[in-house]
Amino acid sequence: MDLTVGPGERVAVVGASGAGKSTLLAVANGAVPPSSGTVEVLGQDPAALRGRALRRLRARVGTVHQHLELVGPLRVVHNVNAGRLGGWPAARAAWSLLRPQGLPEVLAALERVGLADRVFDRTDALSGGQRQRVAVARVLVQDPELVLADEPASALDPALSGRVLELLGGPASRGGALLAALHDPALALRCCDRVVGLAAGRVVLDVRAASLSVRDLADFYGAAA
Ligand SMILES: Nc1ncnc2c1ncn2[C@@H]1O[C@H](COP(=O)(O)OP(=O)(O)OP(=O)(O)O)[C@@H](O)[C@H]1O
Repeated sequence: MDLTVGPGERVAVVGASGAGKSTLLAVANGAVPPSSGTVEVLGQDPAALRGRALRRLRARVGTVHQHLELVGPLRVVHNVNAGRLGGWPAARAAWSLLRPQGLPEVLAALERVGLADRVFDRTDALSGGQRQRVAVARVLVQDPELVLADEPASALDPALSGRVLELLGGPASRGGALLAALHDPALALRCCDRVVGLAAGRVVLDVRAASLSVRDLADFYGAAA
């Protein structure tokens, strides 16, 4: 795979189940080292970094994981604040579990995803779509330059899906970038500028979103399956 994502781009990664979308995102955020070849994220190779340098890079990359990676028994506020733990001293992070820090920013992020009234609820008391929006709010408080999102709207209705993609595209509009694995062709074309299609771990499509129709993309899913 040879893929470059530039500043300002919102890229939809599409492809059949098992095509390699999650693997691409995991390699891009440094969670999975490449078995061969090189990866550069915001000008740095995550596999070559350790300690503080790695934490500094991770603070600049926000991820919405496919399985969300929230801590169910914790309150929503704590899961949202997890987005910026990398930028806090350990003492502040620990103290925040007793007295949540930075509450105005947490509330603002939750407001943007329509969950401000759930800030002190236990996260595992929320619906699947609400939990997905907590994971998005966590990225919003982090305010990263690069957003990696793995099916960030899979549990949301069409209106909320568009809103969430718009929010995740915010850093791209400020010179960062968005790389989002999406299964919904209409959403991919509506919310992204570029579509990268994967099949069996390879890039088999790389075009401007404006040059595709929803039908073309639906056909691609059929052909790639
Ligand atoms: N931890 C792992 N160890 C070994 N192989 C893996 C691992 N995770 C994924 N794979 C394999 O890599 C391939 C791509 O998986 P990946 O999860 O990236 O696909 P995907 O396009 O995100 O699929 P989906 O849409 O179903 O989430 C699959 O064949 C899968 O079996």
